[in-house]
Amino acid sequence: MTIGYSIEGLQRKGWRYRLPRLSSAALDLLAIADMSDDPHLLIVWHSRTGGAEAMARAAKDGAGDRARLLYCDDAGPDDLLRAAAYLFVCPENLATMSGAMKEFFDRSYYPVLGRIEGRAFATAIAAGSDGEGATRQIDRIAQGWRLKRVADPLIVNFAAQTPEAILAAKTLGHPDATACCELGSALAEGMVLGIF
Ligand SMILES: Cc1cc2nc3c(=O)[nH]c(=O)nc-3n(C[C@H](O)[C@H](O)[C@H](O)COP(=O)(O)O)c2cc1C
Repeated sequence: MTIGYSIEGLQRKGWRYRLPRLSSAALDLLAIADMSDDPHLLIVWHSRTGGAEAMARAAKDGAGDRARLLYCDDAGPDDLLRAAAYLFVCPENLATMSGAMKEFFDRSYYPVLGRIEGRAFATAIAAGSDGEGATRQIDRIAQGWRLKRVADPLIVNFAAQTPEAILAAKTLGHPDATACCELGSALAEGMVLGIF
């Protein structure tokens, strides 16, 4: 994927071009603005303290330009319709997926119902100790959409159980980053080869 100018370059020169500093999610949106409608993996993510974001970015690294990475607030029905496969990445909060991620599903569920049946999906959940509740919840939504789970649920346990640990910024360790990267790569590969 190419874009006609370097976003980072423009940001560095922001004072001259009077550009605001762009958030990483805004940069993701700009970077995909010219992406074709070729079959691609859509990675939708939410994160509060950085764990799930790092997981989603590692998965995107594995999938390369066969994937679009979208923050949940920026993703919706049109993005789901354009994609061939999905990876949903978010934290588990209070035994369910995080509220912002749920809002993405609430907003998108009926507009795409019956229109994405049979497409492949997988999940990657950032957890403090569990992660099963969020996984189950997304599975039930995916079942309603008649999606096909093509990879075992990935749960990264950040071992955050005290208020201090839960509120702290998260760092994705090497083995977990590799697992997320391999998941992204496998999903993109399976999609391109038509295995799913
Ligand atoms: C309000 C709240 C509720 C949480 N509830 C759970 C939970 O039910 N199960 C769990 O495993 N972790 C729980 N956690 C811990 C988060 O899942 C964990 O910190 C995760 O790494 C956060 O991901 P993030 O860094 O992408 O925001 C909770 C965290 C918060 C802030």
